[in-house]
Amino acid sequence: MKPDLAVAPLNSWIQTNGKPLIIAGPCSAETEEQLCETARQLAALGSVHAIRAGIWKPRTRPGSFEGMGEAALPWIQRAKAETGLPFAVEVATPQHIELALKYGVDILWVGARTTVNPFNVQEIADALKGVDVPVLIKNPVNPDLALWVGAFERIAGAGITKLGAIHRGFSTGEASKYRNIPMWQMAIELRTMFPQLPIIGDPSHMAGKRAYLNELAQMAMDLNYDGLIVESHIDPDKAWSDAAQQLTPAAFGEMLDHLQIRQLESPDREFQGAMEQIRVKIDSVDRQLVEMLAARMSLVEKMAEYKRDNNVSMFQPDRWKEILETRKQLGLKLNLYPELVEEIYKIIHMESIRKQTEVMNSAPVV
Ligand SMILES: O=C(O)C(=O)C[C@]1(C(=O)O)C=C[C@@H](O)C=C1
Repeated sequence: MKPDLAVAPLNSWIQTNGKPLIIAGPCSAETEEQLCETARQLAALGSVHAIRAGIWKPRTRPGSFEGMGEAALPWIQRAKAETGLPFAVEVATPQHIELALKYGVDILWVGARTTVNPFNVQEIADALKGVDVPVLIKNPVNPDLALWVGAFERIAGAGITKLGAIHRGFSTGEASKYRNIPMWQMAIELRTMFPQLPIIGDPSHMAGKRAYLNELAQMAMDLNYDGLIVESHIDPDKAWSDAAQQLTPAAFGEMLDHLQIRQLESPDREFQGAMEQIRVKIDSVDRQLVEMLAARMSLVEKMAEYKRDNNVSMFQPDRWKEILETRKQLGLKLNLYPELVEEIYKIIHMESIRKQTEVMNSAPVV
């Protein structure tokens, strides 16, 4: 099935004057004062387009603060009236949707722990039938692109076109300085699949710590994301949830001021000419790369025929070790990142074994 989504452009539902969409606000709405004051300070920055606040919080273990629920919805109405900014809230059940819409929440988002469950996403989609509201879908907790795409297809199937993706990083079990590993490649694949789908970076949930917010937000901008969603709290250290990753509205404003926003293209003719020349050279080098790969594979195929006829196994640990070491050393001398060479060779080696298995399990040509 060829994936396709009917997506309304971002500027059909929120005005950002060509700038990245900025959504900011507390992880959780805790008290009326905390929410309204945070919203006021964020609105005063002049660069925030919408406020976020969690009121239903899916927590890993019971006993943690699970959000203020419906009680916080009138606070949102007040904060909206005071700031004139639209509000975004996470919804995980049909009741959440009903309540959020009843109190005038403008943007809904589906959380990472909901996106993982197709039954749950379908229930949300069914509750959204006939409703015209923007829906942002966070990536699933685990790095499964199909699950993320499936959630878009389900919500789009309900007739929602004001769609956007929130990239909040992935929980893989791998050690990392980040709370959730970005795996930027996943968002690049999503963008390649659905070029029209806005992607919003969530550096807060990737980082887990204030100190990493800048670098992650900058990376999202460098990859042409359409916006950012960032957790901000008037008194972050006293926040009832996600204290380590929230920052004050003032610190957030400073972070935004320092972000480099790059454009996808430049109208400068000289620049365009220089790019074109280098791209022609890259095309030629890439052609050679692919031809080299094909040449290597045909040598491997020849070798596999000898191995088959002499009953020798495809995996040769000592030779593999030597290949990996010598190629890494060569890469290092040529200024290549050693892990790049290692990763590429791991893929080549696996493909070599796959090819040899194919040949060795085929009958010899007589
Ligand atoms: O040298 C071999 O025996 C091979 O099978 C080739 C090759 C390779 O692709 O370079 C593949 C598998 C082995 O583990 C080591 C090396």
